[in-house]
Amino acid sequence: MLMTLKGGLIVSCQALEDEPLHGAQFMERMALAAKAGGAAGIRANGYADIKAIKASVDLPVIGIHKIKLPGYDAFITPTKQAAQTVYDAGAEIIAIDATTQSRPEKLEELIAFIKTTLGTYVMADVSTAQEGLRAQELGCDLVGTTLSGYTQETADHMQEPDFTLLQDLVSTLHVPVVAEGRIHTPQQAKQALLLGAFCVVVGGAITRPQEITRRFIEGMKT
Ligand SMILES: CC(=O)N[C@H](C=O)[C@@H](O)[C@H](O)[C@H](O)COP(=O)(O)O
Repeated sequence: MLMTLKGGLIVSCQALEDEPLHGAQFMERMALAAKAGGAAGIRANGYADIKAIKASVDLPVIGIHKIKLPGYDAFITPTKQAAQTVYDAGAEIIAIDATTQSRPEKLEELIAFIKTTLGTYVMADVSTAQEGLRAQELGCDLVGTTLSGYTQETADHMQEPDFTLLQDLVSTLHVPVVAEGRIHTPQQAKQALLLGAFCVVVGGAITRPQEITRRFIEGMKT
């Protein structure tokens, strides 16, 4: 199944509670539109969205469950229960925060649970090359640049994709590396593939109209 994603575009269809398009019916439509445009896969958040997408869109899903637990920074599928929810909704790949941020459960236990108990693929969302290496050692099937720019260690208000991290991961790891985060143009997506990315995840530039509008407004300023 992973090979169907090779060289492809995965469209992240996400709208959190405070976003105008929040709701499974909207994310299911976004995913259908992504499929019509040729997407190889979908990334989606939460039981309701994943379930609705799996019911009508015949594409592999990278599922996550974002939860902010008091006292911990890791928020992308940080617990076994969250992973179970993503699995129950039908996602084929479960993505987790695999950074060194504070977490409620040990990373190795979470990965072992997904791989052994659930018996499915794990994608590690990381922010540094060291985190990627550890995730690979712990048995993750894919490593993504997803969290570069979103941890205390890497928060530097980057506007561009982190191609340096992508290259570092590609040159050190043997598992497939996913380019994800702030990829806003087809040219950047192509560049990510040329740099060795296994596939490319694009979210906001396709599925968050408020972000797209904002970028136009910024671009129109004199
Ligand atoms: C940091 C974080 O929470 N990232 C999330 C991970 O699932 C999503 O909100 C992003 O939309 C996704 O990673 C795709 O990135 P972009 O929207 O930049 O193309």
